[in-house]
Amino acid sequence: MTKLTTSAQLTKTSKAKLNNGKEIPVAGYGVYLVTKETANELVYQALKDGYRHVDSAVGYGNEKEAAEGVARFLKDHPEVKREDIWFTTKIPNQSHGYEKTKKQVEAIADDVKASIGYVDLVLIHSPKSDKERRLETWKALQEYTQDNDTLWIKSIGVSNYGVAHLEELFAWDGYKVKPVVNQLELHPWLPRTELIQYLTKHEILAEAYSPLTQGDKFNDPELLELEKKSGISKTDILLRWSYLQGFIVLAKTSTPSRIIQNLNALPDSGSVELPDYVVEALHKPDSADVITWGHKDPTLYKDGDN
Ligand SMILES: NC(=O)C1=CN([C@@H]2O[C@H](COP(=O)(O)OP(=O)(O)OC[C@H]3O[C@@H](n4cnc5c(N)ncnc54)[C@H](OP(=O)(O)O)[C@@H]3O)[C@@H](O)[C@H]2O)C=CC1
Ligand SMILES: O=C1Nc2ccccc2C1=O
Repeated sequence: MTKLTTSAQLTKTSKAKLNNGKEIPVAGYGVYLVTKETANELVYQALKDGYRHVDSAVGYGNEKEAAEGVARFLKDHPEVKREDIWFTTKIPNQSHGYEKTKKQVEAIADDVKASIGYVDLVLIHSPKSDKERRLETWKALQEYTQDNDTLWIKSIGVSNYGVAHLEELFAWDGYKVKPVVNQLELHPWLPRTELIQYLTKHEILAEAYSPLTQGDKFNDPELLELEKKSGISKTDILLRWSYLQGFIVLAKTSTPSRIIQNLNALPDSGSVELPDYVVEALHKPDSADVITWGHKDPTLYKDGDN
């Protein structure tokens, strides 16, 4: 067996380099299921606690409020600059296609331009339309990566794309800009070993969503045993596992005290570590337990599926 990674030089402020040269903070605060009413305050709190990366989406219905939380934090903390913070949003499936994507980007601009000026990253939320619409969506997004009056999108990427969706993009004659990331459900029960190898080969970073399994595995007997034996909380075990894989890690909580708790999975200095026996126990290369998206793996989506 190849040696598993048990230590990595990562701290709360670490960034990873993308294939376009930009740097993304490795710890992201996700706002799926954060209410419109609380998004501004929770994002403010996350930034106050030290997060510098917010993962949002049109589909979450709180993008405007999340961006306003960023703007309010920046106003109150002039030592932090807009360029120190990373803000991601996503194009919903219903907005795939060239014209629809352009309209969607205009709507995103209406939501966020006044508060944060530009977005760092826009993802295609999932491949769930069809080939023509996926490629047309990419065509429109590529155009916004140039300084743009409607909205400047600094980087573009994909989410829930499988190898087939990426191959389709790479083979397209209009293909100009490489996705910087592929955002995927990733945790020990869904390590997506082959897809991750493919992304590494193509210099596309993997972002891990649902790294805490949305709580689904919190009562897993093996995880509870590891927690007991190591004295490391199950949430720290799961988040550190994800950082050790080299993923950008997106954790969500609507509970204010858990924001700093989750960020504390990373040290202030030095390295993130897990004991050998924890990493070995969580090494499940063949596991394929999809928790989100109705337990139906979106990376395997074929045109015509529902
Ligand atoms: N591209 C895509 O298709 C998807 C993207 N995402 C992104 O990834 C982010 C994270 O994934 P998500 O699916 O939200 O799931 P997570 O794996 O981050 O789990 C969130 C759940 O875990 C609970 N939780 C968080 N921290 C703790 C803690 N320290 N102790 C105990 N419970 C805790 C939360 O409860 P509570 O809030 O009550 O504290 C919530 O129920 C999303 O917010 C979104 O930004 C997620 C899914 C799909
Ligand atoms: O953040 C998300 N959580 C989800 C759960 C199911 C389907 C889509 C999503 C998201 O985009």
